[in-house]
Amino acid sequence: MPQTLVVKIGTSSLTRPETGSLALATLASLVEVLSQLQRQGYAVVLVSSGAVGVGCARLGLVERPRTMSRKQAIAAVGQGRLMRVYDDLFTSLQQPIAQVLLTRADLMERSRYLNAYRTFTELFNLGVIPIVNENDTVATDELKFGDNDTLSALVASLIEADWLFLLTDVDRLYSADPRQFPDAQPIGLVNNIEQLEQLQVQTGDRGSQWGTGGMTTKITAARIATNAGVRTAIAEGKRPENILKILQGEPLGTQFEAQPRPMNARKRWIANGLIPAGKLVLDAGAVAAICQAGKSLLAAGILQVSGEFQPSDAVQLCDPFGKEIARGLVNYSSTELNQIRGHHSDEIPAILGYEGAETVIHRDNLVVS
Ligand SMILES: Nc1ncnc2c1ncn2[C@@H]1O[C@H](COP(=O)(O)OP(=O)(O)O)[C@@H](O)[C@H]1O
Ligand SMILES: N[C@@H](CCC(=O)OP(=O)(O)O)C(=O)O
Repeated sequence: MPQTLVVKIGTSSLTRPETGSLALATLASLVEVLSQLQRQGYAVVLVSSGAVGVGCARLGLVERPRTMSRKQAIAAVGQGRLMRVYDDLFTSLQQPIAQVLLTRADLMERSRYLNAYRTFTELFNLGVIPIVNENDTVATDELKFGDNDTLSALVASLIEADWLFLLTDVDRLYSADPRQFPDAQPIGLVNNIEQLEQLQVQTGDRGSQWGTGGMTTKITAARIATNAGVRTAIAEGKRPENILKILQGEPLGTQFEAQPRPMNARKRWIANGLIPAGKLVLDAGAVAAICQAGKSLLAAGILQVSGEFQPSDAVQLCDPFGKEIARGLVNYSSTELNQIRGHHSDEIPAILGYEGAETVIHRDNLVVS
């Protein structure tokens, strides 16, 4: 089986911060490395940011736009130019590429999610490198990936990739932002994301002038990807050749081990593809039943229901302190759950006036965090 790689490059590596113009040398070596990997038999996806940054440079704007409509208009200017540059560079190495623009909504509907999977598979069969970005011009606030780190992790999970490389303008993750704290300690290997909490890694809430999300979204991405069985690396965008070295086993960048028992495809879709429409707060007994005993959720263990949702919608399940412990697809609407929460299953027909489902969320539709 050929290995599948997803490589994400951020705006801060693609453009020069001083002028906003394209970092052509970086782009050229990235294109060379990815073409080489494709020739070696890897299936390669490039997730490229830069539409907004390149659009700004084209229009002579020196600051990232703040309003959504302005960003969307500028992304429409930049995306075409970005693809043109990629096509010129990849064409000089006889490597065909494709543009794949996705919105959050594309992954929420199972049929569209599966269709996206089939399109990627066909592109690999054709020897094409798909170049993915968020479809910024039509995405809405509620249905945005928001950052390409998360998008790249969801793509890696969708296509069951072996590796996700997050290329950025620092060489790895540090215990704190190395720009603000020069003494921050480099982190080489992360066996389990929970380790980062123990190490008290600080990621701030934003990155460089043009980037979105900084390290916080890269760690979220690493969590999604590693839970899906995808090994993840944060590495330096200026040195794309490091991808080859990491694949050969060199300990460069920050590498996150994949979880040993990744979720199956449908559970990955429930956990990552869907946006929860509500929240159920559970008592300690229900939390233990779900997390430790692998049981289904019953109405008796629900303390609180928030949000408005219908049967088959996705909801978050939280412990009594509000920490998310699982996600799942409900069998009841929020109105019904508000009536039956805290009650035993045999009381449900009398409360609702009809025979409801046996469980609130069946364990096959539950994904523990
Ligand atoms: N703990 C940390 N380790 C490394 N970098 C960090 C950390 N916390 C914040 N950062 C910042 O995150 C930035 C990269 O994020 P971002 O600008 O969003 O990049 P990209 O455009 O590649 O997505 C770095 O320039 C760095 O200043
Ligand atoms: N879709 C946006 C990318 C948003 C984003 O995540 O940017 P970055 O933090 O630079 O990876 C664009 O193409 O400008």
